[in-house]
Amino acid sequence: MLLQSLVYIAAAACLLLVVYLVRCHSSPLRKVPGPTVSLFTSLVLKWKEINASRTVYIHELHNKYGSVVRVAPDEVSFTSWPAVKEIYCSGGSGYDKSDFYNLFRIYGRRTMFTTLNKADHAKRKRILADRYANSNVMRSVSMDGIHERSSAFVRRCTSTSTSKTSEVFMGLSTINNHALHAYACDCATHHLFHPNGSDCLGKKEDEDMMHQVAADDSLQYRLISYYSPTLHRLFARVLSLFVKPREVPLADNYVLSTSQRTDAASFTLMSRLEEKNGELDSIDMAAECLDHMVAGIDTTGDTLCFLMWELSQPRSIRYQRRLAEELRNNPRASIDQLPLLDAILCETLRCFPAIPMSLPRLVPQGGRTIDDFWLPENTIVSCQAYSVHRTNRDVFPDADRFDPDRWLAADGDADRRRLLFAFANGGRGCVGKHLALAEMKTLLRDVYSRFRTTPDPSMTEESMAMADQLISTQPLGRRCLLQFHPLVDGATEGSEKQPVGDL
Ligand code: HEM
Repeated sequence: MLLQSLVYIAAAACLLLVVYLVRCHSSPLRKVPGPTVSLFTSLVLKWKEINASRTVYIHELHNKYGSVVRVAPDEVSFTSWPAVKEIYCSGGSGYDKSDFYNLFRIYGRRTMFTTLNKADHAKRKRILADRYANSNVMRSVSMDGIHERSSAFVRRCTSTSTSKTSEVFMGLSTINNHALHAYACDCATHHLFHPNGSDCLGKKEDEDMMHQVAADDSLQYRLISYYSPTLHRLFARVLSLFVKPREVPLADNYVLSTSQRTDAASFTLMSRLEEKNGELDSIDMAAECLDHMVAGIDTTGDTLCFLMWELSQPRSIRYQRRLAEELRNNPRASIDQLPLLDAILCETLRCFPAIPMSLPRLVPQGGRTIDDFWLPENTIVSCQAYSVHRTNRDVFPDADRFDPDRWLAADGDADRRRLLFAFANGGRGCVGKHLALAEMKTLLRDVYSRFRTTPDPSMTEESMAMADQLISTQPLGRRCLLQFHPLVDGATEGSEKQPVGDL
């Protein structure tokens, strides 16, 4: 009897397996190039995700199979401009986001970033977008705050410490912390809450708050909750012993209390939210502010970190010299009038995009043809900046080389700029782009007009490889030590003062 039951169960299992295999094999995605295993299971992709190597894995697949690759039975990755345009720009803001973005809900609410469909997103964006317009970011009251924070960062260069090495990645909670992430947090909260922005560069409690947000190592925990909610619910306690849940109580306190205040300056996001308090309740406002604060820390901090690391390498030192020269020759120019500074930043965003991974979207009702492949509705489609920037070799020849000069050539400028996907593209691209550019250019001008940077001898190339987090990257070794050598007044090459301190 028992044997008979087992035979029935085995037969049923075999039948189900055959049905599953036949279904996979007759899927429209069978025509899309990709590894055979991806037609039948997403396990390989999930394994790579959990091990923080999804981006590199997909990039290798693009190198092998071309600009369209099936990465799972219901998921395809693209790299061409027509695909970017279709997925992210069609109808203004492209296809709806996939439920991957549910992972980022805050206080149980959807923010502009986590709204899935176009209509909800457009409604929220209409409220918020004007505070991120370039004209608002460039107002003197906004820029004064960025200058102040950049000066605070650079003042450390002239401190009297005997060490000349500085931790520019996240920094340690010591007096010698000069982290770029602290700068990014102070700038973002200035734009959100002035005069109630954070002072991570000056106050330990603010810096601790920033660390909580920036040191997000909850990748595995959150992926398990996304892929297997039941397993996650049943074993949450046990799981948390092995993989960390995301908890940011200090940031919650800061944002919840600051967003209650009513004295925010007129250029800030908070002042806009106050104007619209009939449309958003206090939790919505706090969730939106926390989201923007989080979005503005790792992204800007990591971009600056990879940029300063690259400029400090012997292979790129000539760009550092030319940048110092450009800054010396144009002391009064606005940050938008410095072509080499812009080129170096664009090339950094190309080579080290802070969000290098896929931005998943869903094929709309009725299915769509993308890059000549017809895909049924609800197929997950995406582009990842890392591959868009490296595989379009007609637009970016010698794509693995850091070469800011490519951005100075008039020829092909429009093609390069539209394929620069670091801030994404279309109506759901980064709303904080102008703010981020202003922050980064201001700090770079302040540093490289006065200092030369070199890598600390303890650093290795491997430790600066890009590692995936949930939606952003960071140096694999999670540290970046650079040495700062003050330049003699106006000097750019060879001549420099003895170091007077660390940054
Ligand atoms: C170098 C710096 C930055 C980079 C590379 C960057 C990149 C991106 C990317 C790729 C997206 C699209 C994400 C997706 O579709 O899943 C995005 C969205 C967003 N970013 Fe940024 N970002 C940066 C800085 C900032 C800053 C400083 C802020 C605000 C303080 C900010 C706020 C946002 C918000 C609110 C969204 C959601 C926009 C929407 O859905 O309409 N970002 N960013």
